[in-house]
Amino acid sequence: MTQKLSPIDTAKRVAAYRAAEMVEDGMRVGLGTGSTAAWLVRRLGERVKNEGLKIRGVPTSTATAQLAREVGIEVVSLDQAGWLDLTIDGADEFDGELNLIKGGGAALLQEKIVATASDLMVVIADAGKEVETLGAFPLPIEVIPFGWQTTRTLVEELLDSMDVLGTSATLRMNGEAPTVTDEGNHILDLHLQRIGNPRQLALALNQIPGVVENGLFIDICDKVVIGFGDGRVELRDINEGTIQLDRLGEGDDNLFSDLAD
Ligand SMILES: O=C(CO)[C@H](O)[C@H](O)COP(=O)(O)O
Repeated sequence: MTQKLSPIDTAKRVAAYRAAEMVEDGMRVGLGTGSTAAWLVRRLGERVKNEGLKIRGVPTSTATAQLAREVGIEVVSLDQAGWLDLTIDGADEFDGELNLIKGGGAALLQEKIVATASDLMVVIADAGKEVETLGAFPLPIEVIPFGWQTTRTLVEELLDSMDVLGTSATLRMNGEAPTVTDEGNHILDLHLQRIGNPRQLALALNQIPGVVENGLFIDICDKVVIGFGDGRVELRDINEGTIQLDRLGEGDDNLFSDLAD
């Protein structure tokens, strides 16, 4: 018996399934990290198994690498792939210009490297991730462990001079210990509430020596596939500037037998 999904999981799943249809035979595909991206990876695994789809996947975290292998996707490193046709990943927030906050799953560094090395970056997200102005979700930045408290002071001083509402930075914890990323670094979450100029902030943060990368993805994302709790899917495309409304797979038992009403 299949388990009924919550509206939010339904939304994540339909977005991921629609984006999975963009993947074609022979593609080198960047595989994102997080719960929405996990739906994508599992769906691509089904396509590999059922349709004989041949792809090479470049995961953006050890967690995604493990899942991709489990579902039968050929996993290669970014350097083995060289360049990617497409990357599909989740996001924590996206705005009207398809700028993003990412890093809720602490994988922002590999995610940004992989997305930047792709012809096309497609974000998959539930509708609740859309915002007018970025910043309600705390902005993650990856910092090296050496001197991280000094780095935090420098970051907070910078934030004082920027067009943001909040200025506090907290060290992300994993139980009693600081979170350690796949690259062996820590994450600071910046509680900004509202980011007036994301482009300027992204550039300024990366000028601080202890900051490895920040979770603002500016001019990187090309399309967002937005899923809704009732199974609707909407596509935003920055290049064409058009909004397409699309209902995915009604009547397809394979896709929808366990979706929420
Ligand atoms: O940036 C990310 C991981 O670093 C994720 O894509 C982001 O946190 C969204 O996660 P989810 O799909 O679980 O809501």
